[in-house]
Amino acid sequence: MRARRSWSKVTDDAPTHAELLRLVSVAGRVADHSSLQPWRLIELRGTDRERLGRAISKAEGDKGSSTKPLRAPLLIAIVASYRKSDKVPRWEQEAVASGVAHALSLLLDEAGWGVIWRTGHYTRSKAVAKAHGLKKDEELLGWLYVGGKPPRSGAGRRKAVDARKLLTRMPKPAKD
Ligand SMILES: Cc1cc2nc3c(=O)[nH]c(=O)nc-3n(C[C@H](O)[C@H](O)[C@H](O)COP(=O)(O)O)c2cc1C
Repeated sequence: MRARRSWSKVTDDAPTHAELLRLVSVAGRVADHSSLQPWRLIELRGTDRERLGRAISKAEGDKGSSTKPLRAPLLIAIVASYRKSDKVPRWEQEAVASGVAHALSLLLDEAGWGVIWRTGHYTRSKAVAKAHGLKKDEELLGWLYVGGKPPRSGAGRRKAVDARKLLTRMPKPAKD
């Protein structure tokens, strides 16, 4: 976990569908209030990425096809699939979907793949939702861009985590 980093440039190698299935079955073990499984993933490879490129361009009011999705051989769209629940509000369900994505990116990194979670203004646009076949009560959380880790790539600059600043106690109660 300490060694994990985002890989904005990756090679054309990608995990197989079978390898992904194994990792997704592990990532899906995150804590999940009421076990609603309020998420699903969509695997984009090859020309799927061009279809996404066209949807991104449409969302941005441009003609043609954005080349952004071509930056990795495999994109994994993260979908929050909200379930009906009196007990578990949408924000909790979104937290579960986000947890799955973080867990999967860690598992992929550990398995030797380069990963970066990417989003954009177009992430929740109609054109992009349509391209992914999203249903009512589904929202995208972005994509994990996955590929091979390029050789001789530097360690990357990372901001240290100041745990003393980030882990604190409640404020003292006000005296009345
Ligand atoms: C929800 C989410 C959305 C992100 N969207 C983008 C993005 O659109 N473009 C990008 O370059 N990085 C994106 N990132 C990756 C962050 O930029 C990256 O994690 C951050 O720079 C820290 O770098 P590190 O992961 O190497 O520690 C996103 C990360 C998350 C969790």
